[in-house]
Amino acid sequence: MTVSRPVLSVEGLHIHFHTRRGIVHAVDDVTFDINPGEIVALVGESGSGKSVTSLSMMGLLPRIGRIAGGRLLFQPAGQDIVDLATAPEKALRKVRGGGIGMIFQEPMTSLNPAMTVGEQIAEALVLHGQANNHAAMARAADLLAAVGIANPHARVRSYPHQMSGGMRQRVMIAIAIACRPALLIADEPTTALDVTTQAQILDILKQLRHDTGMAVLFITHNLSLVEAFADRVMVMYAGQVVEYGRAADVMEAPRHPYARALLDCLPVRHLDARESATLPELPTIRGHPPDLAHRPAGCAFATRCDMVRDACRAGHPDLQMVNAVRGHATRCIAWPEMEGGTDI
Ligand SMILES: Nc1ncnc2c1ncn2[C@@H]1O[C@H](COP(=O)(O)OP(=O)(O)OP(=O)(O)O)[C@@H](O)[C@H]1O
Repeated sequence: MTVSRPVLSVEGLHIHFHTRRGIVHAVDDVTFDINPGEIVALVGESGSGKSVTSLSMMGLLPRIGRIAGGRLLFQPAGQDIVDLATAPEKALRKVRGGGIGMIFQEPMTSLNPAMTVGEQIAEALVLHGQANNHAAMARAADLLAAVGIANPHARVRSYPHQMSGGMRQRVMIAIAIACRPALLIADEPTTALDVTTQAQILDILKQLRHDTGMAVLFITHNLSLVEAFADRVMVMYAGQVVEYGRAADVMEAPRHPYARALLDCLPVRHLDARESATLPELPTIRGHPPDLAHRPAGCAFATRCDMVRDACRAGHPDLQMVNAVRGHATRCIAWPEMEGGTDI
Protein backbone atom coordinates (compact mmCIF):
# COMPACT_ATOMS: atom_id res chain seq x y z
CA MET A 1 0.00 0.00 0.00
CA THR A 2 1.37 3.44 -0.87
CA VAL A 3 0.81 6.09 1.75
CA SER A 4 0.70 9.57 0.24
CA ARG A 5 2.77 12.18 2.01
CA PRO A 6 1.19 15.38 3.31
CA VAL A 7 1.03 18.15 0.75
CA LEU A 8 2.10 20.61 3.46
CA SER A 9 3.94 19.99 6.72
CA VAL A 10 4.22 22.91 9.09
CA GLU A 11 6.84 22.13 11.73
CA GLY A 12 7.43 24.30 14.80
CA LEU A 13 6.51 27.56 13.08
CA HIS A 14 7.35 30.79 14.94
CA ILE A 15 6.48 34.21 13.51
CA HIS A 16 7.64 37.47 15.10
CA PHE A 17 6.71 41.09 14.44
CA HIS A 18 9.36 43.62 15.38
CA THR A 19 7.34 46.56 16.69
CA ARG A 20 8.07 49.64 18.79
CA ARG A 21 6.40 47.83 21.72
CA GLY A 22 8.84 44.96 21.39
CA ILE A 23 8.74 41.59 19.65
CA VAL A 24 5.20 40.34 19.09
CA HIS A 25 5.11 36.52 19.14
CA ALA A 26 2.21 36.22 16.68
CA VAL A 27 2.69 32.50 15.96
CA ASP A 28 4.28 30.30 18.61
CA ASP A 29 5.40 26.76 17.76
CA VAL A 30 2.62 25.76 15.37
CA THR A 31 2.82 22.26 13.86
CA PHE A 32 0.36 20.51 11.53
CA ASP A 33 0.04 18.54 8.30
CA ILE A 34 -2.45 18.78 5.45
CA ASN A 35 -2.95 15.68 3.31
CA PRO A 36 -3.90 15.65 -0.37
CA GLY A 37 -7.65 16.08 -0.80
CA GLU A 38 -8.17 17.05 2.83
CA ILE A 39 -10.04 20.12 4.09
CA VAL A 40 -8.45 21.45 7.27
CA ALA A 41 -10.03 24.38 9.12
CA LEU A 42 -8.01 26.90 11.12
CA VAL A 43 -10.37 28.54 13.61
CA GLY A 44 -9.96 31.26 16.22
CA GLU A 45 -10.86 34.80 17.27
CA SER A 46 -9.47 37.84 15.51
CA GLY A 47 -5.75 38.19 16.23
CA SER A 48 -5.17 34.50 17.02
CA GLY A 49 -2.64 34.11 14.19
CA LYS A 50 -4.64 32.41 11.44
CA SER A 51 -3.91 34.84 8.62
CA VAL A 52 -0.29 35.35 9.57
CA THR A 53 0.22 31.56 9.47
CA SER A 54 -1.21 31.37 5.95
CA LEU A 55 0.56 34.49 4.67
CA SER A 56 3.89 33.04 5.79
CA MET A 57 3.30 30.08 3.45
CA MET A 58 3.15 32.42 0.49
CA GLY A 59 6.07 34.64 1.54
CA LEU A 60 3.57 37.47 2.02
CA LEU A 61 4.17 38.53 5.63
CA PRO A 62 4.11 42.30 6.26
CA ARG A 63 7.61 43.83 6.17
CA ILE A 64 8.02 43.93 9.95
CA GLY A 65 7.10 40.25 10.29
CA ARG A 66 9.52 37.37 9.92
CA ILE A 67 9.60 33.61 10.27
CA ALA A 68 11.71 33.20 13.40
CA GLY A 69 11.82 29.40 13.38
CA GLY A 70 10.38 26.23 11.92
CA ARG A 71 9.82 24.72 8.50
CA LEU A 72 6.99 24.97 5.97
CA LEU A 73 7.50 21.96 3.75
CA PHE A 74 5.43 22.12 0.57
CA GLN A 75 5.63 18.73 -1.08
CA PRO A 76 3.08 18.11 -3.86
CA ALA A 77 3.09 14.58 -5.26
CA GLY A 78 5.83 13.96 -7.81
CA GLN A 79 7.58 17.28 -7.21
CA ASP A 80 10.58 18.41 -5.22
CA ILE A 81 10.04 19.50 -1.62
CA VAL A 82 10.28 23.27 -1.04
CA ASP A 83 10.75 24.79 2.41
CA LEU A 84 8.59 27.89 2.04
CA ALA A 85 10.18 29.35 5.19
CA THR A 86 13.57 29.72 3.54
CA ALA A 87 12.86 29.55 -0.21
CA PRO A 88 14.10 32.48 -2.31
CA GLU A 89 11.52 34.95 -3.68
CA LYS A 90 11.79 33.45 -7.18
CA ALA A 91 10.70 30.02 -5.91
CA LEU A 92 7.91 31.56 -3.82
CA ARG A 93 6.61 33.43 -6.87
CA LYS A 94 6.30 30.12 -8.68
CA VAL A 95 4.41 28.57 -5.75
CA ARG A 96 2.05 31.57 -5.34
CA GLY A 97 -0.87 31.03 -7.71
CA GLY A 98 0.90 27.94 -9.06
CA GLY A 99 1.26 25.11 -6.54
CA ILE A 100 -0.70 27.03 -3.90
CA GLY A 101 -3.83 29.04 -4.75
CA MET A 102 -5.33 31.60 -2.40
CA ILE A 103 -8.74 33.24 -2.01
CA PHE A 104 -9.59 36.02 0.42
CA GLN A 105 -12.66 37.51 2.04
CA GLU A 106 -13.28 40.47 -0.25
CA PRO A 107 -12.87 39.64 -3.93
CA MET A 108 -13.56 43.24 -5.02
CA THR A 109 -10.22 44.40 -3.58
CA SER A 110 -8.31 41.47 -5.11
CA LEU A 111 -9.83 41.69 -8.60
CA ASN A 112 -8.66 44.35 -11.05
CA PRO A 113 -11.66 46.62 -11.83
CA ALA A 114 -10.17 47.63 -15.20
CA MET A 115 -9.84 44.11 -16.63
CA THR A 116 -12.53 41.63 -17.65
CA VAL A 117 -12.73 38.53 -15.47
CA GLY A 118 -11.69 36.41 -18.48
CA GLU A 119 -8.51 38.46 -18.91
CA GLN A 120 -7.71 38.06 -15.23
CA ILE A 121 -8.10 34.29 -15.29
CA ALA A 122 -6.11 34.11 -18.54
CA GLU A 123 -3.37 36.26 -17.01
CA ALA A 124 -2.89 33.73 -14.19
CA LEU A 125 -2.57 30.90 -16.73
CA VAL A 126 -0.09 32.76 -18.95
CA LEU A 127 1.98 33.98 -15.98
CA HIS A 128 2.54 30.41 -14.83
CA GLY A 129 3.23 29.12 -18.35
CA GLN A 130 0.06 27.01 -18.43
CA ALA A 131 -1.28 28.37 -21.74
CA ASN A 132 -0.67 30.92 -24.50
CA ASN A 133 -2.96 33.97 -24.74
CA HIS A 134 -5.46 32.36 -27.11
CA ALA A 135 -5.78 29.04 -25.28
CA ALA A 136 -5.94 30.87 -21.94
CA MET A 137 -9.14 32.74 -22.89
CA ALA A 138 -10.84 29.47 -23.89
CA ARG A 139 -9.73 27.87 -20.65
CA ALA A 140 -11.01 30.90 -18.69
CA ALA A 141 -14.54 30.08 -19.88
CA ASP A 142 -14.09 26.44 -18.80
CA LEU A 143 -12.97 27.59 -15.37
CA LEU A 144 -15.98 29.91 -15.00
CA ALA A 145 -18.19 26.93 -15.85
CA ALA A 146 -16.35 24.81 -13.26
CA VAL A 147 -17.21 27.32 -10.52
CA GLY A 148 -20.87 27.33 -11.53
CA ILE A 149 -21.15 30.57 -13.52
CA ALA A 150 -23.90 30.40 -16.16
CA ASN A 151 -23.14 31.54 -19.75
CA PRO A 152 -19.38 31.35 -19.16
CA HIS A 153 -18.48 32.28 -22.76
CA ALA A 154 -20.33 35.58 -22.42
CA ARG A 155 -19.28 36.11 -18.81
CA VAL A 156 -15.54 36.09 -19.60
CA ARG A 157 -16.15 39.57 -21.06
CA SER A 158 -17.74 40.94 -17.85
CA TYR A 159 -15.99 43.35 -15.50
CA PRO A 160 -16.02 42.67 -11.73
CA HIS A 161 -18.48 45.54 -11.03
CA GLN A 162 -21.00 43.86 -13.34
CA MET A 163 -21.15 40.84 -11.03
CA SER A 164 -22.66 40.10 -7.61
CA GLY A 165 -20.46 39.44 -4.57
CA GLY A 166 -21.07 35.70 -4.86
CA MET A 167 -20.10 35.67 -8.54
CA ARG A 168 -16.94 37.67 -7.85
CA GLN A 169 -15.95 35.12 -5.22
CA ARG A 170 -16.52 32.38 -7.81
CA VAL A 171 -14.21 34.27 -10.18
CA MET A 172 -11.57 34.44 -7.43
CA ILE A 173 -11.86 30.68 -7.02
CA ALA A 174 -11.52 30.24 -10.80
CA ILE A 175 -8.29 32.29 -10.73
CA ALA A 176 -7.00 30.42 -7.68
CA ILE A 177 -7.58 26.98 -9.21
CA ALA A 178 -6.49 27.95 -12.76
CA CYS A 179 -3.07 26.34 -12.39
CA ARG A 180 -4.44 23.23 -10.64
CA PRO A 181 -2.87 23.96 -7.25
CA ALA A 182 -2.13 21.10 -4.86
CA LEU A 183 -3.28 23.34 -1.99
CA LEU A 184 -5.87 26.10 -1.81
CA ILE A 185 -5.73 28.56 1.07
CA ALA A 186 -9.19 30.03 1.64
CA ASP A 187 -9.03 32.90 4.16
CA GLU A 188 -12.56 33.78 5.35
CA PRO A 189 -13.82 33.20 1.79
CA THR A 190 -17.52 33.53 2.59
CA THR A 191 -17.63 36.08 5.41
CA ALA A 192 -19.00 38.91 3.24
CA LEU A 193 -21.68 36.73 1.63
CA ASP A 194 -25.27 35.89 2.56
CA VAL A 195 -25.97 32.45 4.01
CA THR A 196 -27.25 30.87 0.78
CA THR A 197 -24.31 32.09 -1.30
CA GLN A 198 -21.96 31.02 1.51
CA ALA A 199 -23.28 27.46 1.26
CA GLN A 200 -22.95 27.49 -2.55
CA ILE A 201 -19.31 28.63 -2.40
CA LEU A 202 -18.41 25.96 0.15
CA ASP A 203 -20.15 23.33 -2.01
CA ILE A 204 -18.04 24.40 -4.99
CA LEU A 205 -14.84 24.08 -2.95
CA LYS A 206 -15.90 20.63 -1.74
CA GLN A 207 -16.70 19.53 -5.29
CA LEU A 208 -13.34 20.84 -6.55
CA ARG A 209 -11.38 18.97 -3.93
CA HIS A 210 -13.37 15.87 -4.84
CA ASP A 211 -12.70 16.29 -8.58
CA THR A 212 -9.05 17.38 -8.39
CA GLY A 213 -7.67 16.00 -5.11
CA MET A 214 -6.68 19.54 -4.10
CA ALA A 215 -6.22 20.09 -0.36
CA VAL A 216 -7.88 23.11 1.28
CA LEU A 217 -6.72 25.15 4.28
CA PHE A 218 -9.91 26.91 5.35
CA ILE A 219 -9.45 29.89 7.66
CA THR A 220 -12.48 31.09 9.57
CA HIS A 221 -13.63 32.57 12.86
CA ASN A 222 -17.00 30.88 12.32
CA LEU A 223 -17.06 27.45 13.94
CA SER A 224 -20.54 26.74 12.62
CA LEU A 225 -19.15 26.36 9.08
CA VAL A 226 -16.54 23.85 10.19
CA GLU A 227 -18.79 20.92 10.95
CA ALA A 228 -20.33 20.71 7.49
CA PHE A 229 -17.24 21.61 5.52
CA ALA A 230 -13.96 20.48 7.10
CA ASP A 231 -12.46 17.05 7.75
CA ARG A 232 -10.18 18.26 10.54
CA VAL A 233 -10.01 21.41 12.60
CA MET A 234 -7.27 23.25 14.46
CA VAL A 235 -8.32 25.81 17.04
CA MET A 236 -5.86 28.68 17.48
CA TYR A 237 -5.58 30.97 20.47
CA ALA A 238 -2.94 33.64 21.02
CA GLY A 239 -0.70 32.28 18.27
CA GLN A 240 -0.85 28.64 19.37
CA VAL A 241 -2.86 25.60 18.33
CA VAL A 242 -4.81 24.80 21.52
CA GLU A 243 -6.88 21.91 20.17
CA TYR A 244 -6.92 19.81 17.01
CA GLY A 245 -8.85 16.79 15.84
CA ARG A 246 -11.46 15.53 13.43
CA ALA A 247 -14.06 18.25 12.93
CA ALA A 248 -16.90 16.07 14.22
CA ASP A 249 -14.95 15.10 17.37
CA VAL A 250 -14.00 18.65 18.28
CA MET A 251 -17.51 19.96 17.62
CA GLU A 252 -19.09 17.10 19.55
CA ALA A 253 -16.75 17.05 22.54
CA PRO A 254 -14.28 19.96 22.67
CA ARG A 255 -11.39 19.30 25.03
CA HIS A 256 -10.07 22.82 25.49
CA PRO A 257 -12.09 25.43 27.43
CA TYR A 258 -11.43 27.98 24.67
CA ALA A 259 -12.84 25.68 21.97
CA ARG A 260 -15.81 24.95 24.21
CA ALA A 261 -16.37 28.67 24.80
CA LEU A 262 -16.29 29.32 21.03
CA LEU A 263 -18.94 26.64 20.58
CA ASP A 264 -21.06 28.12 23.37
CA CYS A 265 -21.06 31.42 21.47
CA LEU A 266 -22.63 29.85 18.38
CA PRO A 267 -26.24 30.72 17.69
CA VAL A 268 -28.65 27.81 17.55
CA ARG A 269 -28.49 26.85 13.90
CA HIS A 270 -31.26 26.47 11.31
CA LEU A 271 -33.60 29.09 12.80
CA ASP A 272 -35.27 31.74 10.71
CA ALA A 273 -34.80 35.44 11.53
CA ARG A 274 -38.04 35.69 13.57
CA GLU A 275 -37.12 32.67 15.69
CA SER A 276 -33.55 33.94 16.26
CA ALA A 277 -34.93 37.28 17.44
CA THR A 278 -36.62 35.49 20.34
CA LEU A 279 -33.38 33.83 21.50
CA PRO A 280 -31.60 35.15 24.57
CA GLU A 281 -28.46 37.18 23.84
CA LEU A 282 -25.52 35.02 22.84
CA PRO A 283 -22.76 34.56 25.38
CA THR A 284 -19.35 36.06 24.55
CA ILE A 285 -16.02 34.96 25.99
CA ARG A 286 -15.21 37.31 28.84
CA GLY A 287 -11.87 39.12 28.96
CA HIS A 288 -9.28 39.61 26.22
CA PRO A 289 -6.48 37.58 24.68
CA PRO A 290 -3.02 38.30 26.14
CA ASP A 291 -0.65 40.93 24.75
CA LEU A 292 1.54 38.88 22.42
CA ALA A 293 4.50 41.19 23.08
CA HIS A 294 4.37 40.06 26.74
CA ARG A 295 3.24 36.46 26.76
CA PRO A 296 2.16 35.19 30.21
CA ALA A 297 4.29 32.44 31.76
CA GLY A 298 1.45 29.90 32.00
CA CYS A 299 -1.52 29.03 29.83
CA ALA A 300 -2.45 31.96 27.57
CA PHE A 301 -6.18 31.35 28.23
CA ALA A 302 -5.85 31.23 32.04
CA THR A 303 -7.26 34.74 32.71
CA ARG A 304 -10.45 33.92 30.78
CA CYS A 305 -10.93 30.29 31.81
CA ASP A 306 -13.58 29.06 34.23
CA MET A 307 -11.57 25.86 34.93
CA VAL A 308 -8.32 27.63 35.83
CA ARG A 309 -6.15 26.32 38.69
CA ASP A 310 -2.73 27.25 40.07
CA ALA A 311 -0.87 24.80 37.83
CA CYS A 312 -2.28 26.58 34.75
CA ARG A 313 -0.53 29.83 35.69
CA ALA A 314 2.71 28.13 36.69
CA GLY A 315 3.77 26.37 33.52
CA HIS A 316 3.30 26.50 29.79
CA PRO A 317 0.97 23.56 28.88
CA ASP A 318 2.06 21.28 26.03
CA LEU A 319 -0.33 19.68 23.57
CA GLN A 320 -1.42 16.32 24.94
CA MET A 321 -3.33 13.52 23.28
CA VAL A 322 -6.98 13.04 24.18
CA ASN A 323 -7.36 10.19 21.71
CA ALA A 324 -4.26 9.13 19.80
CA VAL A 325 -6.13 6.81 17.42
CA ARG A 326 -8.48 9.56 16.30
CA GLY A 327 -5.73 12.22 16.38
CA HIS A 328 -7.43 14.48 18.92
CA ALA A 329 -5.21 16.67 21.15
CA THR A 330 -5.59 19.61 23.54
CA ARG A 331 -3.29 22.12 25.24
CA CYS A 332 -5.24 21.91 28.53
CA ILE A 333 -4.19 20.04 31.66
CA ALA A 334 -7.77 20.01 32.98
CA TRP A 335 -9.38 18.30 29.99
CA PRO A 336 -10.16 14.98 31.79
CA GLU A 337 -12.50 16.97 34.02
CA MET A 338 -14.48 18.45 31.14
CA GLU A 339 -17.96 17.05 30.60
CA GLY A 340 -17.65 13.53 29.17
CA GLY A 341 -13.90 14.03 29.46
CA THR A 342 -12.55 10.52 29.19
CA ASP A 343 -15.16 8.63 27.26
CA ILE A 344 -14.79 9.59 23.61
N1 LIG B 1 1.45 44.31 10.70
C1 LIG B 1 1.51 43.84 11.95
N2 LIG B 1 2.25 44.47 12.90
C2 LIG B 1 2.33 43.99 14.14
N3 LIG B 1 1.71 42.87 14.58
C3 LIG B 1 0.96 42.22 13.70
C4 LIG B 1 0.81 42.65 12.34
N4 LIG B 1 -0.01 41.78 11.71
C5 LIG B 1 -0.35 40.85 12.63
N5 LIG B 1 0.23 41.12 13.81
C6 LIG B 1 0.13 40.31 15.04
O1 LIG B 1 -0.18 39.00 14.66
C7 LIG B 1 -1.31 38.53 15.41
C8 LIG B 1 -2.08 37.58 14.55
O2 LIG B 1 -2.70 38.28 13.47
P1 LIG B 1 -3.58 37.54 12.37
O3 LIG B 1 -3.98 38.56 11.36
O4 LIG B 1 -2.89 36.32 11.90
O5 LIG B 1 -4.85 37.10 13.20
P2 LIG B 1 -6.16 36.38 12.65
O6 LIG B 1 -6.40 35.28 13.60
O7 LIG B 1 -6.01 36.04 11.24
O8 LIG B 1 -7.23 37.52 12.85
P3 LIG B 1 -8.38 38.00 11.83
O9 LIG B 1 -9.43 36.95 11.90
O10 LIG B 1 -8.81 39.30 12.39
O11 LIG B 1 -7.74 38.13 10.47
C9 LIG B 1 -2.06 39.78 15.82
O12 LIG B 1 -2.71 39.62 17.06
C10 LIG B 1 -0.96 40.79 15.98
O13 LIG B 1 -0.44 40.70 17.30
